[in-house]
Amino acid sequence: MNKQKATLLLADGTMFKGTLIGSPGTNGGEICFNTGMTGYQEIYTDPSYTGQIIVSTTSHIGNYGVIDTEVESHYPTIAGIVVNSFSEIYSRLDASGSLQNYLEKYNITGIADIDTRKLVRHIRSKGAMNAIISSEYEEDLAGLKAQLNLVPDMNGLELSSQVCTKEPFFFGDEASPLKVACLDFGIKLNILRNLADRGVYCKVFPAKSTLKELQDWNPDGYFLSNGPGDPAVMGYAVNTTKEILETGKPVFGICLGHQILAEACGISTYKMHHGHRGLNHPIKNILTGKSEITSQNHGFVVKREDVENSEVVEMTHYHLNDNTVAGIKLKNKPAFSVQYHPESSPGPHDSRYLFDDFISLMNK
Ligand SMILES: NC(=O)CC[C@H](N)C(=O)O
Repeated sequence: MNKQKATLLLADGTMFKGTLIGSPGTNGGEICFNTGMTGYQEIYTDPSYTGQIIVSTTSHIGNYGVIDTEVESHYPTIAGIVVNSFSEIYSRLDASGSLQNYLEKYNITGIADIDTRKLVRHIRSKGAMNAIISSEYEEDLAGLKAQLNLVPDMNGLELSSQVCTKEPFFFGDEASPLKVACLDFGIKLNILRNLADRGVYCKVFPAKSTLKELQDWNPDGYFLSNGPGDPAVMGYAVNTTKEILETGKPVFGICLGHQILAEACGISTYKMHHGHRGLNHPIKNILTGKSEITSQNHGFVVKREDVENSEVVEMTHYHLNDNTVAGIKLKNKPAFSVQYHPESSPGPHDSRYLFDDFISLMNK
């Protein structure tokens, strides 16, 4: 076990001392916490976390190693991890290796032996803020602060065009009955797996693709993906989505894709106090009256008042903890979206029916 020391400094001056895990170095991002009890590899490879330092509230991380296929993108783009108890020893016989080696391979710096309960309570009361993890600036507070000042503010940050695919690619079986054009803002692979499993051949396009590029493939529907950053500064995606809606073809959006669909309908988004990230977030489905336990990862949300006053969209789901909007549908078009993650990798499978709903809309 690497016993080198590391420091975690938050933008409000709060400091934690711990042990280096992963790659030695200095890296900053917005600090956020995920309350999931499992699924660290899927969480670390979810592109929506780009530019964020993830604190896990579950106390043991690394203990089941990593498996090359249990990823949500090709490699992690997170800014760092904070854990309580880190293990280089792993239990699964079929693991490809240790989390320590995985973090080193992708140059991720993390910190262990942190009182994550205290840290999470702090973030929950003070709100989302930038932070830095360093194994280099141990005794040099001024140096650490200078590095922290270089970390961009998540508010107003566009990241999708950096993390999305550079060239279109295909996913699924070409002989499938349906074709979906997916706009990649930082797409999670389990979304593509869920679509492909339901008989959809997907073509994944870079975030800044034009409607013409999507339409040339003649898809049966359009998918707007999850992704990192602030939806309010993604005018290019909002404009393409407005054009997509004009085609009249079915549209489904998840998380960032939901926020962009809302923006395209004149609904505004805002940054939450500290967001929702975990695997047991309760949602009420207004259309069925049923509740769902969902996987979530978002720091922005659409404005409920705008949705309630809208002539274009209606609310279909809301979060039972804080009543924020969790789903919308258009009143006069076959388009809908959710703030949470029905593909849930990791997480419960309660909301997988949303993929079936999308298929039904395309089959109509
Ligand atoms: N998972 C996502 O798509 C996240 C969307 C957006 N970046 C947010 O934090 O709210």
